[in-house]
Amino acid sequence: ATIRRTEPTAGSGDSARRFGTQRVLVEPDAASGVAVMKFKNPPVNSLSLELLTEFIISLEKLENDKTFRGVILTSDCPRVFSAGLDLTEMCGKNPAHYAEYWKAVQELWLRLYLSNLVLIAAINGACPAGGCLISLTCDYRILADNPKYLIGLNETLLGIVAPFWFKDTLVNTIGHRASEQALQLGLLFLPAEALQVGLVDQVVPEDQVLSTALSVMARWMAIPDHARQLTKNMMRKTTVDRLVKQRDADIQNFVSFISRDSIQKSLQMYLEKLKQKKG
Ligand SMILES: CCCCC/C=C\C/C=C\CC/C=C/CC(=O)SCCNC(=O)CCNC(=O)[C@H](O)C(C)(C)COP(=O)(O)OP(=O)(O)OC[C@H]1O[C@@H](n2cnc3c(N)ncnc32)[C@H](O)[C@@H]1OP(=O)(O)O
Repeated sequence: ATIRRTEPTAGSGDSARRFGTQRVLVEPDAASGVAVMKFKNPPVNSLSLELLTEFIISLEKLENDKTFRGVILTSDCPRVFSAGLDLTEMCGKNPAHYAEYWKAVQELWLRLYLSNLVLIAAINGACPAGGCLISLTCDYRILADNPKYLIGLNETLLGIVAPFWFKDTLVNTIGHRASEQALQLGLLFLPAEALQVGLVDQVVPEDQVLSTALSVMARWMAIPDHARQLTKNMMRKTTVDRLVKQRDADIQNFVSFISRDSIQKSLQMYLEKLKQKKG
């Protein structure tokens, strides 16, 4: 994928200096050590290969810059945090493409889940499937209180199966029994339900999502980095190691699963339904 980087804009303070890429806007505030990262892949921030690649690049840049200790993930697209994995990347393509795509999905999850940065998801829109997964890699989740903003791992509704590391990430957040139900039924939770099950940590009025994220961030940033990072590592490393040990096999599983005629048909029908919804 060709990545076009956006240069910092001239401005008086750090917060005026945006950088990032075409699909990932980064608003850094060096004074506080916090950057706000906004997904901008209209209309629904589907996680295309380009968006995944640009996300990884932007995250790496912030990880390598010691100025930054915390990142808030949010959406620049109205009403959608992320529609999850891009269905067009998983439909009608060849096995080499599926393998490349899945490798990028794995890479992003691995980097996010064990990131040394404090990550907070400011979920300002619908958050199904891969969008939910991204939020689950964060240390804290704040969801806007809007009944249209459903969140969850709804893969079974598409006739596909959440991979074991999606499942592990959910289990680590809401526990085994709640995950078992949520995954089998492909549950998409309303904000109040998501709060009750522990899928999100706070539900706030829509216009307060970012300000709440910033104040929560201040609390997390007050903890010494080394102690917090080692603790995060202790809590998450076993989960990450499970995938690291079988990355190639996981790619092969994905490619053979997604290439099945029956799965391709299910995905195509689901895409059609999404398109017809409008008409
Ligand atoms: C036993 C063996 C096991 C082996 C297992 C191995 C591997 C596992 C295999 C597979 C796992 C793969 C995991 C996938 C996880 C995912 O993330 S799949 C994606 C799931 N996403 C969704 O279900 C969300 C679908 N979208 C929506 O519900 C809505 O779009 C929305 C987000 C709620 C927004 O609604 P809104 O009304 O605003 O917008 P529209 O619906 O009108 O959409 C606008 C436009 O965008 C297109 N679109 C929507 N979502 C996607 C998407 N995810 N990918 C691509 N395109 C999308 C939609 O079609 C519209 O297009 P247009 O009509 O051309 O404008």
